[in-house]
Amino acid sequence: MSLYYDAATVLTSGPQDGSLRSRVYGNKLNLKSKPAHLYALISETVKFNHFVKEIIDNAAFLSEEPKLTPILSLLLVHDHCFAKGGIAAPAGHSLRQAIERHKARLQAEFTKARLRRKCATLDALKECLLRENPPTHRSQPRWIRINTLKSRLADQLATTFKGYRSDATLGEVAQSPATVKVLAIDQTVPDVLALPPYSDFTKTQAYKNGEIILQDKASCFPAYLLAGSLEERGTIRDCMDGCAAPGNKTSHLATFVVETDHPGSIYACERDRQRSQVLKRMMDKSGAKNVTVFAGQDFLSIDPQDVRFKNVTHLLLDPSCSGSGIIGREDIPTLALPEDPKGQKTRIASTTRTPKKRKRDQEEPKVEVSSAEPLDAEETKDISLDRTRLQRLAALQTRIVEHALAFPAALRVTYSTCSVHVEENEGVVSRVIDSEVARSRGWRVLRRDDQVAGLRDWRHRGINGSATDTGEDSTLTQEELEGCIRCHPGDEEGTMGFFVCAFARPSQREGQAVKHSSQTSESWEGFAD
Ligand SMILES: C[S@@+](CC[C@H](N)C(=O)[O-])C[C@H]1O[C@@H](n2cnc3c(N)ncnc32)[C@H](O)[C@@H]1O
Repeated sequence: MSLYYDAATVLTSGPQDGSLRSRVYGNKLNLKSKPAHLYALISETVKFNHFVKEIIDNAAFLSEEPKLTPILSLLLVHDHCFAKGGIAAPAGHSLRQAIERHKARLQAEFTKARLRRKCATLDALKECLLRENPPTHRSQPRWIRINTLKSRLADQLATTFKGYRSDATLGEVAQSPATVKVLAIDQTVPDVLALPPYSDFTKTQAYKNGEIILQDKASCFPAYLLAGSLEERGTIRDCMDGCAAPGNKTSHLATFVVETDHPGSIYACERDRQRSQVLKRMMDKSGAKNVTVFAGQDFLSIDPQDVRFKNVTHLLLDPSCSGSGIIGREDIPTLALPEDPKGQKTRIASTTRTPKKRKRDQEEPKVEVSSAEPLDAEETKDISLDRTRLQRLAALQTRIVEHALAFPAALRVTYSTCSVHVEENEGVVSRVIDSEVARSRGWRVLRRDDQVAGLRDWRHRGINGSATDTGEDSTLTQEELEGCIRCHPGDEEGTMGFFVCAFARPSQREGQAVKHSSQTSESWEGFAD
């Protein structure tokens, strides 16, 4: 029965094994369980950690069960008390029996603990426990984008979110337990909702059908910025997403493209073959029909002069980055463990045990999970980051954006990262703007005043190297910095750390007009192409 052993391995492996997500979804720990089940078990146990510990301590049965470590007991008792189907193991499994032998004691302690909190129902108890022990980081709302390829905001408010109060403030939503039905309609990007942290919509029909997409608000900025206002969308012909998997931004972009008079194609490149499969599935699920996926395709190997791409006017670049803006759910939780009569440590934060080989004495049973983090992570946090790696990333990011600027018909390009480092953000923009291709083709940072409403009003803009403790520098003008958009992780906006900047150049027609009017002042140098 690997699920509980695997969860214990994830929680006790050392810092060299990375973030929670990379431990669960990576292959390093030789885990056998389905990642989504594992992730759900761990995050749910973390939520009710103190309560479960209280029950185990009061039931005082660990000394009678040699197979149970404190951490295994937490995971198992959590599922025994809270999971729909109880412990996810066959009835005869030794771990399940080790808990169920003490069923009566556990039940009695559970009821006492619930009554101490004056909670009549399980839902009321959960709500109370989240209030008692709010997550240690600032609560981030659960952001949801309504996929307008398949549904409408009004329809979702009337179905999936029926009974939700929709006039809540973001602060109220962020402080609410998952059981409270409140939401906030986002004012920056259309069709985006904020729901209480830890809300789980993965079992709703709307999620399963692709009508709603779990996507951080910040991650919705690039496609919206690229598409621009309704009138500007008239200039969109074909689009290219250079670094597309899992495809959240691609499908978001598709929602704007289909609304144009003559919807063009979206070409979606993904270098990684496995992630390309996720991208394809995501395109199917979201109903993004006008997307052509180039699986296993390195964007840098695509020839901008290829006749297939002669009408590509808009490009979205969201390349791999350090992921330093990812917060909250990525952190390795520090669990309070039950008192251990067999002498184990009481906290696991500093434990660095190498996973032992263990007997897997049962087949993995079908698991009913109570919540699941989606498999479609846009990026994972790289905790082994050093300056050299940052420079390598920045060099690659710069090459990718410069490559995009060379597409003959390109008019607008966005570059985004979920990094907080100036080096990967304003630093890249600064190098791009100084590049030969940008200069020769008249590319500029899209001015704040020219940005789509909502993003124009977003108050966090680009920063100078001097504003950071790393002293990383960029040589952008004040106007260019104003054109850059930042999201700060953990602030009151409730987003992850994020950066996006759009580059624009006048269309050939506008260019000619500018050329004509500027010739009199002798300042226009014209386009190179
Ligand atoms: C941050 S993720 C993209 C997330 C995606 N935009 C979304 O919103 O779902 C970066 C992706 O770009 C891919 N990638 C990185 N460099 C690439 C390249 N040169 N060509 C194509 N894909 C690349 C990575 O494999 C990874 O899947």
